[in-house]
Amino acid sequence: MIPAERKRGLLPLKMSFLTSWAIIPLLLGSVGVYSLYRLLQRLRSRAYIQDAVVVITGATSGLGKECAKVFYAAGSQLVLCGRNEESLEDVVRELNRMRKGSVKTHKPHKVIFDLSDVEAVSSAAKEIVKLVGNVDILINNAGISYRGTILNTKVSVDRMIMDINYFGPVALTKALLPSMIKNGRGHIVVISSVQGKISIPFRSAYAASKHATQAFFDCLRAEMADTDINVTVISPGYIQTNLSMNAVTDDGSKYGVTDKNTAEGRSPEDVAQIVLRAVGERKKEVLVAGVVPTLAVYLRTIAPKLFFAIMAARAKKERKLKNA
Ligand SMILES: NC(=O)C1=CN([C@@H]2O[C@H](COP(=O)(O)OP(=O)(O)OC[C@H]3O[C@@H](n4cnc5c(N)ncnc54)[C@H](OP(=O)(O)O)[C@@H]3O)[C@@H](O)[C@H]2O)C=CC1
Ligand SMILES: CCCCCCCCCCCCCCCC(=O)OCC(=O)COP(=O)(O)O
Repeated sequence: MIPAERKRGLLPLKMSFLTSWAIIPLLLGSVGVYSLYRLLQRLRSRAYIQDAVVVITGATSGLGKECAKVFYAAGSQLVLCGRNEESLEDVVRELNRMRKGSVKTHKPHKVIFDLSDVEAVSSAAKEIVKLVGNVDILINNAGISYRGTILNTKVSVDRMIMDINYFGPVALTKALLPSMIKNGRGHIVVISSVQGKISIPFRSAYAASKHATQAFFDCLRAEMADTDINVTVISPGYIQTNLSMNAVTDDGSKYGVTDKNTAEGRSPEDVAQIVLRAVGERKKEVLVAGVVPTLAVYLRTIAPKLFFAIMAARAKKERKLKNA
């Protein structure tokens, strides 16, 4: 005879045994469905990028050069943009030396212009359309950084940073957008920064240009919502490039130092792969940052007073270090 209490306990015991076994095919099924979903997503991404006409600004170094490599290897038809023909030719030579995989690659084009010259941007856009017809993907990558105090920085320096980082990409986007709309599809990508979301001391001009970039391209995404034009904003943290070396200071002279944060940043190869994936998956925005900068971005919205206090302490500490 089984006592009544045991009888009562037996049913849930039996059920939990059964459900634990039933969960295995359920789990396997979910893993299978997810793997199939990922495979389809990868195939769709590959088809989107292969043979696509991709324009990359700032292709001579750093992230732009690495983007050129990953899109080239993925079979895109590249238009490499830069200020210096010889540096662009070096990149083309590097692409030619790359080991060819199974994907058919295309001979890249070069277009030389300075992004801070609006007239030059407009003629460059015409040259691009003449060379390749429709542009499928525009990667606004070129940019310059800055170090200085607001008090000592000449307005001409603020303007120069805005011209290169903001008005340049805006002008190029506006020049290529009509042909994308006419063609019925297109993709505008912009490399912003964590500093497009939070401002840190002694980066006023740079952070302002990246905040403006974020705002402009968010508006563009909304305005293009009823078309087949995608907009992707990538906001990276520190990357190991020449950005700090090439940064300008408050009087417009070159900073010329590779900062510790830059040297310890992510590799540009890794970030270029993230850009490729984000474009393939038509992501709207991607924050490419570690835990602390990511927390800082959220803190700015959730607890602004605390964020401002941390930034004030940071400014004080940096000023002290400089004066020591
Ligand atoms: N490195 C980092 O820590 C981070 C970088 N970013 C962003 O990534 C992007 C790429 O920078 P990164 O690769 O790091 O830095 P680099 O200095 O290595 O590359 C900058 C590129 O921009 C080009 N460029 C600069 N000024 C102009 C101009 N007036 N007209 C045309 N092209 C110009 C440079 O060309 P040239 O060779 O002629 O100088 C170069 O190709 C920038 O937008 C930057 O803000 C964002 C977050 C972090
Ligand atoms: C509760 C815990 C909260 C922790 C938040 C603490 C906030 C700490 C501040 C973090 C600041 C991160 C700044 C990141 C800046 C950055 O990654 O910029 C990328 C660039 O564009 C680099 O350009 P630069 O010229 O500045 O080298």
